[in-house]
Amino acid sequence: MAMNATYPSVVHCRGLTKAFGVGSTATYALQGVDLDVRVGEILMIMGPSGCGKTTLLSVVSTLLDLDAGTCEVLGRDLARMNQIERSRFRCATMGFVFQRFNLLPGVSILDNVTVPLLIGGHSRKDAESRAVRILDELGLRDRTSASPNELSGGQQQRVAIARALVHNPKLIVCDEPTSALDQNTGQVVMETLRDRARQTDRAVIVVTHDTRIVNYADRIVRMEDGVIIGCNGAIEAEMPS
Ligand SMILES: Nc1ncnc2c1ncn2[C@@H]1O[C@H](COP(=O)(O)OP(=O)(O)OP(=O)(O)O)[C@@H](O)[C@H]1O
Repeated sequence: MAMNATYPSVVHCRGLTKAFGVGSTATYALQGVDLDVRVGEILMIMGPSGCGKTTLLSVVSTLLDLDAGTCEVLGRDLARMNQIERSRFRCATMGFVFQRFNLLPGVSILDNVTVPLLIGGHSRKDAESRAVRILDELGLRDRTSASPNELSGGQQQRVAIARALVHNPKLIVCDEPTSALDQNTGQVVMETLRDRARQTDRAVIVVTHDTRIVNYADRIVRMEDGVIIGCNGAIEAEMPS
């Protein structure tokens, strides 16, 4: 695990609740979730379809507002930020990897990967040189001018990972990152994510149904019906009470 972190947990949530809709038709997606994501770890969130995994990920990553409870990310209380501050915070500190790679069609791989840097105010020259470096690291140096539809699914996911990591985010948030990938490509993806999690002040959250990758988890949190029903892993004893 990485040491000398400036905060005890990358994510610290207590009593998170989130409902969609109101009254008799409301869906209570989160019903009092306590969650800590510790510096240096890959935390996996598993559970049946509809139990609230993606909603939890979306609240933690500021894509959805919470209804009640508290959520601190990298020592910042999300409730104390307005929408613009949350959006800036998200762009500066988080990287996202989804099952659907969500690459921009019709533009080159290089241009896809420079997007977070250009949004963050980097010059095009700097953005391109950083993008080339990470594409090289992920074995895609010779595909920089290809467009996404010229790549295999595994290559597209590696581009998505390059885009998620290129601005060196402290929190990497992944929703089913390997379920569309074969076993070997899934392992490459998880090894890349594990390398990042081990860097100073970093952590990775992975929502997954993919049992092929559970050996990459430092801890696995299990959800059911909008609550966390258990956790296993090396630091189980440190789960919130
Ligand atoms: N935007 C929305 N509007 C209404 N209901 C929603 C919305 N998003 C999620 N829900 C509901 O909230 C509950 C939790 O959904 P969520 O997507 O978080 O579950 P999940 O565990 O990620 O499921 P899956 O494994 O199938 O992706 C479900 O009942 C879902 O139908």
